[in-house]
Amino acid sequence: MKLAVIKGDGIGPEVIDVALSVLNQVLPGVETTEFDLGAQRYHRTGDLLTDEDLDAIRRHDAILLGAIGDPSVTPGILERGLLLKMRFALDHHVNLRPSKLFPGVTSPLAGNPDIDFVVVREGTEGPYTGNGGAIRVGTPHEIATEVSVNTRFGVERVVRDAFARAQSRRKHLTLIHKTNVLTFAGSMWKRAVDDVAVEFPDVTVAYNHIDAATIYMVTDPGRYDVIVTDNLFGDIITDIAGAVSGGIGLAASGNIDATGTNPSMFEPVHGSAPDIAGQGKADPTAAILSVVLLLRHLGHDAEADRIDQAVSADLASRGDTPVTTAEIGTRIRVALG
Ligand SMILES: NC(=O)c1ccc[n+]([C@@H]2O[C@H](COP(=O)([O-])OP(=O)(O)OC[C@H]3O[C@@H](n4cnc5c(N)ncnc54)[C@H](O)[C@@H]3O)[C@@H](O)[C@H]2O)c1
Ligand SMILES: CC(C)[C@H](C(=O)O)[C@@H](O)C(=O)O
Ligand SMILES: [Mg+2]
Repeated sequence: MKLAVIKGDGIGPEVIDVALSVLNQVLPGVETTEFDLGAQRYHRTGDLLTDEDLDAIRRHDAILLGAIGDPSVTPGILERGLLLKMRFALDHHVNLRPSKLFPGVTSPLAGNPDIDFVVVREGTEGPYTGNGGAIRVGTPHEIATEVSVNTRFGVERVVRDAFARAQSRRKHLTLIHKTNVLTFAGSMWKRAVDDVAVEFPDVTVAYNHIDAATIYMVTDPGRYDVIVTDNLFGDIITDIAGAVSGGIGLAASGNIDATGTNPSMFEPVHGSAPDIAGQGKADPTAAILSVVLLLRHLGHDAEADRIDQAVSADLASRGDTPVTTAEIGTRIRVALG
């Protein structure tokens, strides 16, 4: 396996180093290429993600990324110019974000409910495309637009992917949108779901407005099996999903080109966490579970299962004592045997 590694900013390198040590234990001999991308390179050279970087990254089977974003850089420069550029250039249209409450992990929700769902977040469209602008900037008459782009092709392919995932799980799909206000995009999403539903007659379908979904996510997350939603709603709902499933430090994701043309990219849902960077206290579990998604994506199910079990064992026995990034890595490597 040829793996492109982008450790990135803040806690990115801390959690990726641990994740790589775990990967190396279950699958020795993975060929890794480290790409120096992020705030440090930007300050040094002015480069974010060059064509040469992208060409080189394309020559790998998958990408493992830590986090991108740093307080020393104007918000958006690294996120748009590097992270989103990569997701778009590599056509990462399925942004897969599973949530599971592991045994022994305490949810902040009353009664520690069963949580086991997957969010299929559209990854290359919506309000993320950079379609917009601003005029009269800095004046009292400033106008800024940020247009949400939704194509039938782009929506239908993630809806179909979500239905297929639901069919192999508990056969229930929920569309989350805002069809009562965003009527143009909402109507298209709803029709795409209705049309594709015909191909999956055994999958039941529900619909929640995004605002109500934030209620159900904290009052009744057990209702969800597979959620399909647009790029921005998916970003927001998956941070809540992480929080209710034991914390953002456990939430993994895959940015997948389901056509297999480009390497898919696996990364924690969380960001660079500047508030705890350099202190050795970031939880590397999200990065490790991102390796699990990566291994499954490439067909290494046995190795993925082994890591999953070791993570489960660690989480079940952690207790309330704070553990460091390094200690969690050691505990998981010991559990792997
Ligand atoms: N995919 C990505 O690379 C990604 C994702 C989200 C945010 N960002 C960027 O990261 C920077 C910081 O963003 P933010 O502060 O809004 O979100 P964040 O996810 O970095 O942090 C939010 C909170 O969660 C905590 N946290 C995050 N990861 C943790 C971990 N592994 N263990 C323990 N606690 C953890 C942080 O300490 C913080 O209190 C910004 O520049 C943002 O754009 C990048
Ligand atoms: C950093 C940002 C561009 C990114 C997103 O909004 O997709 C992040 O919040 C995430 O969830 O991966
Ligand atoms: Mg996010």
